[in-house]
Amino acid sequence: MGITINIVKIGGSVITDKSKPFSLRHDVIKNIAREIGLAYNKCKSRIVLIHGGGSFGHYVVDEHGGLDTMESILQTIWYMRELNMIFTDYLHYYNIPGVPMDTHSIAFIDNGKLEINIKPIRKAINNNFIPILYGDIVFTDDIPTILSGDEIAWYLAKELRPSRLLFATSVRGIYDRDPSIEGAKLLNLISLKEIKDIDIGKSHGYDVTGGMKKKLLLGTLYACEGILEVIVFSGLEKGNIFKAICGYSVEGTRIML
Ligand SMILES: Nc1ncnc2c1ncn2[C@@H]1O[C@H](COP(=O)(O)OP(=O)(O)OP(=O)(O)O)[C@@H](O)[C@H]1O
Ligand SMILES: C=C(C)CCOP(=O)(O)O
Repeated sequence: MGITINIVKIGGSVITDKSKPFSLRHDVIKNIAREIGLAYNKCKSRIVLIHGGGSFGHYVVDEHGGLDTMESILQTIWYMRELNMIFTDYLHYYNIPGVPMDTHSIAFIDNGKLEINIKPIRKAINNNFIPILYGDIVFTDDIPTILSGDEIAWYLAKELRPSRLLFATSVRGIYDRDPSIEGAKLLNLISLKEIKDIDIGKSHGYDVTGGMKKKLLLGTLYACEGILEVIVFSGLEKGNIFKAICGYSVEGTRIML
């Protein structure tokens, strides 16, 4: 097996309970860290991790009613760093060389266009480290704004051309309607073009970045040739993260670009 690059966005809905402020799912994070370690060691995979805001970032922004004050910005940054350090600690517990990279220090939005300093990320993965970025507040040429982990994942996919772009979330994939509605069916395969026609509901719990719909629509902005697979799958289901990174079959939705 040759060396592959996997970009993995771990949803905030996986590592926290988005309906309760600051509620970590310790067992889930521990298991994810263990599976990332297994995949890193067994499958010769270079990995970039991004995690979402869950009931840390989303809750803090929601509680402040937006980002109109310095305090709201500082607190969101502080709590996202806290979540990132907790996540990183679990990786280190399994001897995984995860390097926390504060998104707000390497990203900027200029005239609506995202720029991420890709050099430290590229250098880190080439030296077998695992960069860990996260959805965050970023500075712009105007006022600071929220940058979702989903957008970071798509942006990095465009830059790094990974073998796989993986979205681990709290449901089994993309459904033809909100999965909490009876009769919702899991879609095995959809194209980016079809996404606008799917009835995608809201996130359950605190969410200030547009949930599943936005995650997918961002793909139309960034998708490009060279990404072999994009999969949305459950990060709560044991074994999935390992299988997805190693290229084994995993239940979920494959997105055609
Ligand atoms: N048609 C749909 N298919 C799949 N999920 C859907 C759909 N409609 C609504 N959802 C909801 O989307 C949520 C997952 O999106 P969300 O953006 O909250 O996840 P995340 O990326 O894991 O979280 P975060 O933004 O904190 O990183 C689930 O709670 C799910 O119930
Ligand atoms: C709410 C903040 C600060 C980050 C949002 O990132 P996401 O959960 O990936 O959408």
